[in-house]
Amino acid sequence: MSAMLEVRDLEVAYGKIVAVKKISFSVEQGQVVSLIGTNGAGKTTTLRTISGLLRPTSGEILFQGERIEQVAAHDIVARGLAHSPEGRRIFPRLSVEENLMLGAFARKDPSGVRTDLDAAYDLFPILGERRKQPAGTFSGGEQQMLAMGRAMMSRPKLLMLDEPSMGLSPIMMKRIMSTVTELQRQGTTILLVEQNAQAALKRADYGYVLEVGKIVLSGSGSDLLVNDSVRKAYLGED
Ligand SMILES: Nc1ncnc2c1ncn2[C@@H]1O[C@H](COP(=O)(O)OP(=O)(O)OP(=O)(O)O)[C@@H](O)[C@H]1O
Repeated sequence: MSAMLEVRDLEVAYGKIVAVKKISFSVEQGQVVSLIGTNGAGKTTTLRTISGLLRPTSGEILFQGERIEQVAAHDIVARGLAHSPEGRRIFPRLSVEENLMLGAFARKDPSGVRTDLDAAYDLFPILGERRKQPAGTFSGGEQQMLAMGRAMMSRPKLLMLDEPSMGLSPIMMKRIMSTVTELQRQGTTILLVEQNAQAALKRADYGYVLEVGKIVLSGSGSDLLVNDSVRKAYLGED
């Protein structure tokens, strides 16, 4: 069986700056795969390229066996690949429900939107309680819930999360990360990008370490967590 997502020799540049240097990795159906790395390693660039927001200079991206590296971003969402972006990008003046509805825009068949709103409110009850409230009044953690809920509104097969733990309190981070496990249990495949290696690897079936645009290490989440160089570089241990 082929992987749900396969990235082959992907290279992405901003003018002369090559941010992603021929990386290859894959995500199997049902897995949580983590891509970890420090600031500027190329994580966001990789996700934006998979989403169709950036075009690679070379390489291939296959989603469910089909090439997508030249497919329009809205079409990629419609095929079942959703992206919860870095910084959340929610619309502060719109209500929670209006923000969630924006996640359903690529839907060819609008029936079922109500069911999906209810599923988002089940996942994050606070969103349901405050469905009419402007999203700009939310805390960082609540905005992260909204960003994840919005991405789930397109009923993705694969959900890509860009640094969901960024700026969150430990307790809120735990809440967000346990939702990752819950979404996996419900059948969603997840590609999780994180600077927080500990949180991301703990939940990952498999992980890749990205350094200045290159994958330098890969392995099961549990193997990477005990790997010496990961512990030194990402977990702050001597
Ligand atoms: N719009 C841009 N124009 C030029 N260079 C960029 C642009 N966006 C990112 N870069 C550069 O590309 C490299 C990779 O950046 P990227 O944002 O993908 O890294 P990252 O691993 O996601 O880091 P962060 O966690 O800080 O977002 C960095 O050197 C960055 O400065």
